[in-house]
Amino acid sequence: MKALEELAFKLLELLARSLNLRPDRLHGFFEHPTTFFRLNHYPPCPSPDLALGVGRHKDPGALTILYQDDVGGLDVRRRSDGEWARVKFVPDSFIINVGDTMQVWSNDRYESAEHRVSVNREKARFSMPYFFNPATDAVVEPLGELVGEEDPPRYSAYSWGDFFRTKLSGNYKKLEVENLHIEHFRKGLEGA
Ligand SMILES: O=C(O)CCC(=O)C(=O)O
Ligand SMILES: [Fe+2]
Repeated sequence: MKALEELAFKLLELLARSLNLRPDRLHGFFEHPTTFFRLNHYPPCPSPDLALGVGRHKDPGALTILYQDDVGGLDVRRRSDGEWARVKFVPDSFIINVGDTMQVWSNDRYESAEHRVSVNREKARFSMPYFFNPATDAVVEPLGELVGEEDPPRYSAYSWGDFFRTKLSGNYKKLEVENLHIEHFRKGLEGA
């Protein structure tokens, strides 16, 4: 767990640098993080066309470090054509997923990737996501350094704690439905 945390902070630093921010600019949001680790087991399914392991969603936090086994089933929505693309298994590697919080901090320079998990008839699948999430009292909004007259903030500030609680109660429905996501905080769409 310590190694995952170190990797998460390293990635956070690289993301900050890529946005021309101080390397430790985002660290303060993670002093009492709501980070958690989950072990997922997807048993074989007799009707894989009729079911999903996890319905379509975006991870709400800052970033996700995911280990998946060689069975496969993680699909990511391709931006170019909106089709679901299977994420290939690469031995000894992690999949890094940018979450909603990073999208808002970066004022849309980074985009949270929509994904889902398909199931199959033959093999059970295991995966292990580590969700690197800010503190409950963190207020999430586009970072001051990344907005200006030319590029006004695209989201209203919201409480990570409230957002996360709502997410946890409604997310991971095994249905092709949209859940609460940051688009609800996009400016001009409040209350829509
Ligand atoms: O099992 C996977 O590969 C991903 C699971 C997932 O997207 C999630 O738990 O948020
Ligand atoms: Fe996910």
